[in-house]
Amino acid sequence: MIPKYRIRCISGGEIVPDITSLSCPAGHDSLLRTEYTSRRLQLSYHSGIFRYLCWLPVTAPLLPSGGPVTFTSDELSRELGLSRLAISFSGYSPEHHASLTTGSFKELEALATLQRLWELGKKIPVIASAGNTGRAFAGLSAQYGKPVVVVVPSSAVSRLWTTTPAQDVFLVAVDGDYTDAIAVSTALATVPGCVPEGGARNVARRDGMGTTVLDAAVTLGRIPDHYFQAVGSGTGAIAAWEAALRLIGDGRYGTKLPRLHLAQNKPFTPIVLAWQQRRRTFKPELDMPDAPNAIKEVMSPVLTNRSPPYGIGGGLFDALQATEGQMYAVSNDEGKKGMALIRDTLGIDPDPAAAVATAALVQAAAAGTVGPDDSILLNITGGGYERIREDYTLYPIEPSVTVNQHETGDTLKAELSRWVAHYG
Ligand SMILES: Cc1ncc(COP(=O)(O)O)c(C=O)c1O
Repeated sequence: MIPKYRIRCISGGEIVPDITSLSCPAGHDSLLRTEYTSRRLQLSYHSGIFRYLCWLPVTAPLLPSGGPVTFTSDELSRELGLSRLAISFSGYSPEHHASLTTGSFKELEALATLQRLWELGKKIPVIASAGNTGRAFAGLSAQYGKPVVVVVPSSAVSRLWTTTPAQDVFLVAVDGDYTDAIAVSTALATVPGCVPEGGARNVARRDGMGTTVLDAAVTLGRIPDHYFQAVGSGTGAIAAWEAALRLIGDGRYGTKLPRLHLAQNKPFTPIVLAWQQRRRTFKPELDMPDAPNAIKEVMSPVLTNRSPPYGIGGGLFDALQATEGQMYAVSNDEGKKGMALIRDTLGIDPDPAAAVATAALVQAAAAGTVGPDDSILLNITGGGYERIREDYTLYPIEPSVTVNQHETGDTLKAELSRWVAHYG
């Protein structure tokens, strides 16, 4: 039987035989990419992201599942003077048929990732998160009864809750920042039975997030000219580029890549600064001076990744280059105005990251970087939290263990091993 997909190293171009690989066995510093046998996007009868099952690296859907929704808003279009503005929303808003009860587009990646790991041997993923990703995995764990290990900075614990009680989440709180949480998660992923979730290197994560662009293209009948999103790691933006490449290969949605317009939150804007000089590598002293304090000042902490997949082959630099992309630095004041704009025009409380993306669109419209009649997709990557609170009881997740930032040692691993043993 012809396999549904293969994995290819983007930099080297070779097929990677082991589809569970997260990096190139030939040693290229590159992301791997799925290559689907079906060049045509065939819509399935499933709902949510599994409508796009054809271009997801899984054989079966995880149901019921939510997905992104694409819609237009006369009010928002009028406010911005953009006649062909569409919104991709990944969050919760029954009026917009948006049912992601973990509140962000991280649920899209979590759905595809959990299903894939389950199909490939029921390994338990270890996820480092600044909050939203951890909540997405914890929420799905609670919904489907699949175990997950989540590692977050202690300051993010309050962002972890579920709408059904979570029985199968091993939550590690790290007294440090997101980078420290990543270090702890790397150590924990070596515990037998566990695997690193892989971040941007995980093809299921990227293809799950890419459904935002698939849904938009199917709804609008074409690939948009411009794509706006706020980025921390940039994984969602890389996914948008890859989804557009597949749509071009399909042939029915257009032949041009959307231009990526990506935003970060001042004063922490390393990708903006590196891209302005068209540098593939970061210079920490120029791009992230005084990072710990800069990170404390932003309104959207999920946008503060210090080691995003930027220079790696097939990463964000390549995505920006291929799409003639543009980066935007957005202040908290602009972000707050973006938040009010979305709330007033769509009736949704956006995630602060989505407010930052909106502010970038406001900048672009004012500067004439986008034309009034261009086809534009604004990715509102999260929101609807107030409505989730109204419609559901929220269950906070208590840390199974709290560790200091340098803890990667045997005691913690032994504790995790005992927990993993339950799942046999
Ligand atoms: C709501 C929301 N929007 C945007 C982003 C940025 O996504 P990425 O890290 O894929 O660039 C995040 C990251 O956590 C997020 O939670």
